[in-house]
Amino acid sequence: MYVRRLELVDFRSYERVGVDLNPGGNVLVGANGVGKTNLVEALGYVATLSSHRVATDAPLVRSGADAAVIRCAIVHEGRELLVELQLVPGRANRARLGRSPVRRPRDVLGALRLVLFAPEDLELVRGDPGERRRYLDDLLVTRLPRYAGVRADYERVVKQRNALLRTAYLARKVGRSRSSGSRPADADSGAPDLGGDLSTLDVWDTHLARHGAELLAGRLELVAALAPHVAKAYDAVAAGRGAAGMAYRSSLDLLDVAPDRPALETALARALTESRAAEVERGVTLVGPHRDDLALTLGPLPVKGYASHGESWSYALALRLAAYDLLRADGIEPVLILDDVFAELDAGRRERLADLVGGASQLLVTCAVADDVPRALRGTRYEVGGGDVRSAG
Ligand SMILES: Nc1ncnc2c1ncn2[C@@H]1O[C@H](COP(=O)(O)OP(=O)(O)OP(=O)(O)O)[C@@H](O)[C@H]1O
Repeated sequence: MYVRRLELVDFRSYERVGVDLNPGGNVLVGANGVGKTNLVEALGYVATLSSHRVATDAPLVRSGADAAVIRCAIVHEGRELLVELQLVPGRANRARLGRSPVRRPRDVLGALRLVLFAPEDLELVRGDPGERRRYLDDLLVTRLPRYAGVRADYERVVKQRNALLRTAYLARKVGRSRSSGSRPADADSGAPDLGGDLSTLDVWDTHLARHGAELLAGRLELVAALAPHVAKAYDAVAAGRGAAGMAYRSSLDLLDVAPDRPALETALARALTESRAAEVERGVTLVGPHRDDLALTLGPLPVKGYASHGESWSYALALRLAAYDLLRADGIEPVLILDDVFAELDAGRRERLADLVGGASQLLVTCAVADDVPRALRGTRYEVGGGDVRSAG
């Protein structure tokens, strides 16, 4: 798979730009701040419907413009597919696949399989669990686009369940449930007085257990497939200095639970029942995949809080290379993007990385100094600057 052309209208710093890309190596060169990352961010957005740099769409729309458009032509197995996205902050995005509009933007997921490695990825190992969950879920959706719906359903249920718990929590706090003079529903049962109107909580528990189990099963399967690739990629990047381990850390006790959907649904439903009092007490959902994490280790030690800067950087790179290897093993070569990576690496690591990614069906590299990129990866060179991109051969 490769991107043959990218066009942007009012995206980030670009009023209007178009660039023809090649299979194999493409190196985007330009001074700091000229818009190199903006180009690859747009491609990342087509692949995941999110930016690797910001959580909302507003910064992606050129300052002063109302909407941004990303258009790209993707070639896979000799056929070309056009994808177009229109981003309007505060409103639902619109998308076209081929020449036709699609019902939901997420219907374009899977059209572009892409792995992007950028300096922000240091947060994968140093940042909050949310960064690692996003890494997993984005990869899950790239491999199996139907998980976009599972993820959206789960997030909606957690949001609504949290809103219910929060309202009840606040009602209890101001003593509304007591001052109304009504007897708590379970006053005779000896159960704790939970306060507020939680009558629909059981229904939300059922939804949460169902969608949560599906997401959890997907993640567990993914981590089992991915972990050997992470170990291998770290070994290659760091030249054998340290064994990288990865394990899924769930907010439920998964010991003795089979990693299949029905068993996980039962376990999640049970965990919700057990944590009901604590959740009502705190006004938030305490168990489920939205509370989970990936445990990343180097030898016997956790990476977070222990690994050096260089080790953390290599680990983050290994996570992306592992994703790339796994997608390749599925049978479709993804596009690989290395954004501003080589300036961070010493000569040995640069060459090792070049060996690892040299055979990519399409590689996009951004850099401020072309000499930082190993010769083997240079391919076509593009000069980025003045709001434009020019092929320099
Ligand atoms: N919504 C926006 N509207 C207008 N300009 C924007 C917008 N978002 C970002 N920019 C501009 O884009 C530029 C940054 O572009 P980008 O991050 O692609 O730079 P870069 O070439 O990758 O730089 P570096 O080499 O420093 O990483 C900044 O000058 C920033 O002001």
